[in-house]
Amino acid sequence: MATKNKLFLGLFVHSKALNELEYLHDTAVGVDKEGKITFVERDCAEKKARETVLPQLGWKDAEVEVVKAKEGQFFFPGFIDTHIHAPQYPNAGIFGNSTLLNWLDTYTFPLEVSLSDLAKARRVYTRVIHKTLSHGTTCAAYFATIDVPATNLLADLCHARGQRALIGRVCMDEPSTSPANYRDESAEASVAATRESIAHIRALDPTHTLIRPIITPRFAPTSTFPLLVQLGALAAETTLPIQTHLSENRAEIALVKTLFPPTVTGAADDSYAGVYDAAGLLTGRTVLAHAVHLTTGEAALVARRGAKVSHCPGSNTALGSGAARVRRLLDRGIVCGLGTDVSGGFSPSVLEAARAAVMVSRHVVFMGEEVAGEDREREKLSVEEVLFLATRGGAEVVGLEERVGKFAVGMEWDAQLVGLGVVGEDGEVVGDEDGGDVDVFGWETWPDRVAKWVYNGDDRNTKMVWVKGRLVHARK
Ligand SMILES: O=c1[nH]c(=O)c2nc[nH]c2[nH]1
Ligand SMILES: [Zn+2]
Repeated sequence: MATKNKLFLGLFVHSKALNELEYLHDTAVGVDKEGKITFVERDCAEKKARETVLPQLGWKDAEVEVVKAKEGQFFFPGFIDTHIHAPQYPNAGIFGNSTLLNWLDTYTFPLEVSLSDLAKARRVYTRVIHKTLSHGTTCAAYFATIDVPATNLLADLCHARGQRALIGRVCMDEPSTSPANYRDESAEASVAATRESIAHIRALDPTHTLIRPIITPRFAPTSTFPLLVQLGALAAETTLPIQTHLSENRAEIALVKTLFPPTVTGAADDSYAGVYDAAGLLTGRTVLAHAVHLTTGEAALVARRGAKVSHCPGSNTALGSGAARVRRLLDRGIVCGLGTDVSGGFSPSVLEAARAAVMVSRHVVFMGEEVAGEDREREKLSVEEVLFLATRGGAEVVGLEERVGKFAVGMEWDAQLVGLGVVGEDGEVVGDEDGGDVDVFGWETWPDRVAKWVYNGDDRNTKMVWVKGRLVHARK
């Protein structure tokens, strides 16, 4: 909870539309004690804000905290990581030449099972929350583990630290794919454990101001069909969101076909998306990570159900899963956001995911068969588009588009102050600001500066971060 009314002054940049950033220069934004934006005044310097806007609101000047963006700095909406595995953080960068299925067995399940040690879980979760906040992630959709106390601890730590989060207790009960020491005893036991975690989070944050539970079947291959069906029913009963993985890797897709023939699911075909749909898991509140190899029919089904996609380009490249054709999804009206997918992805930074999304979209152009009449150039994603995915797209993916993702009256102040290095006449960076690899000479337009940030920026540029008006990170 923010304690004071706040006045933010300077340049604000946010997404106006998928391919358009809006630059609000010399603007004043007021944020009340609840962390809500109460006014956005353009062409409003500090004097005018203090003399005219604050009195209208009944805010006493001396009681207002003022934060000014300096030269080379701008406010930007906080990033939303729509897919990240908190317990896998210690493995970031450790994946060798593995691909999804042997990566899970070799690296991932052993680490996740070890986090039932709550001291270890606390250490890992404290660090991943700190790290993601320091990269400007104000909201994350976390997969935890199957362990209820450790999952609840992740929720407690996010709440205490002030990071907005969706927390999912991982469900997996299929004996042929889940390790004996890391699986639910039955579908019923899995649902009961999920209910326990939901109850904990409801007690922690009854109005879901910051933290909300999310129903989390790991993915079809580690689930029995009864588990998927029961989780679908739980989602319908509770109206909670759902997160899972879909169509990440070709071997995974083949496995789904053998585990879930239409005789098991009652579906019309053996498509992967069809399995989730048959279980009631494809809804407008569902976050599907990856969706790399969707058939045209599956993409149409996902679009019809209004399910959302978390695009994880870093992970898809690292694990050799493939290159998602995001433009195809966007063209169908499927809402997309970005996921770091730590530790399939090696970086906890959404800015890095945005950069990877640009690069992967170029690889999509180089790859594949030329199809007559198809304009492959359209597959390229622009800087503006990936920043939309990182903020407003992500907000819609996790169902928070009415609360975060842009600067407007009534929205909540989830934001980051970005600072770029300003190079002075002597060739040195002005002042004590560390702009990292982003050097601005002063002749660049603001769109060019933002592009420099997207291609060369990192956490050295993330100067301050707020969630719901509360300062949750300040770079030393
Ligand atoms: O990227 C991924 N990370 C995981 O932990 C996982 N589990 C199933 N499928 C997965 N994909
Ligand atoms: Zn994942």
